[in-house]
Amino acid sequence: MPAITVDNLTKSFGQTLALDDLSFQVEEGEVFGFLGPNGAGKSTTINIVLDFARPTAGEVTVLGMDAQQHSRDIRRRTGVLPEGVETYDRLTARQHLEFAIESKNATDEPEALLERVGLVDAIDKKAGGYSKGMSQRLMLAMALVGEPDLLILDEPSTGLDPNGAREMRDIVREENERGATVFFSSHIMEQVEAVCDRVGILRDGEMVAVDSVEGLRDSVEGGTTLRVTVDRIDDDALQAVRSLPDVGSATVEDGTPPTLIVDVDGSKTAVLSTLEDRGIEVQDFSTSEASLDDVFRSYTTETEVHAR
Ligand SMILES: Nc1ncnc2c1ncn2[C@@H]1O[C@H](COP(=O)(O)OP(=O)(O)OP(=O)(O)O)[C@@H](O)[C@H]1O
Repeated sequence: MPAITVDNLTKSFGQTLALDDLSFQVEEGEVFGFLGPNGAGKSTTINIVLDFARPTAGEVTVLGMDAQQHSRDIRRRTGVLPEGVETYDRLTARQHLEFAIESKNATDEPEALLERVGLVDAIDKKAGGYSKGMSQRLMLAMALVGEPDLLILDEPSTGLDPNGAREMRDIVREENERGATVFFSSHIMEQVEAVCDRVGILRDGEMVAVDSVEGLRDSVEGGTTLRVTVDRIDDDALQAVRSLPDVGSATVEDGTPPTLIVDVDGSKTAVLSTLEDRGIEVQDFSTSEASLDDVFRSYTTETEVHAR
């Protein structure tokens, strides 16, 4: 049984079509990264999954239950880190957690939860004085209350420094090992790489790709960029390289000596031998994988990606 099934989901806000016939599934036990640029519709999807917003059309099933009819049961088994900080200035971290523990009928200890998120030192301080990162840690601790079956984290790294972001990823991993399904949104590709089994990329309310990080990388033209420094280059050689079956694009970076930049998906030796066959001397070459940013950009912008 999938943990989340989104079926033909459409959501309009007046003239704005936030979600356009969106369908996808999050499998039980996986860490699913929900990726998309600002305004793609990530929060809208999460709000409908949690029944904080109603769909214009379509259906959502969470933990086997209809999201609208069983939202209370779903929320009881789900830990949520909402977008934006929602702490109460006058309450301490302990009080926040006591409230969350009580409302979930859970038996967690506030100290243990705050230890996990690195906030135990501030347990009796009022949240009004917290930094953004501290508030985010507190919200994460609240999401962990009651060993939820499903964790929904909306932009969980917001406000966290690199250490905090790493700790957050560790917690995602620990929770997943305990058996929780994790669904988290981000507009930063590299944050999903380390922890996600699969990634869905949302653009303008539509899912444009769902795959493993590896699969996404492979699917992008220019999976590997080959940079070849040559003594000279001419049109004939450039066209010959471009017409190789494994070559997506080839451009020349002017300089002395010039460098050929080739998006190649397969044999690199064919590129080198094509040049040498035409009397061009290969002085140096290097390869680089498409970065995840390249992958993300290629799915979320019109322009074609040319990896460095
Ligand atoms: N309550 C609302 N009223 C009107 N328009 C809305 C509302 N909520 C969202 N939208 C619009 O729906 C679209 C999707 O927004 P959403 O917040 O879901 O995107 P997002 O992917 O979460 O973006 P971000 O990364 O900025 O949080 C945007 O065009 C947004 O302006």
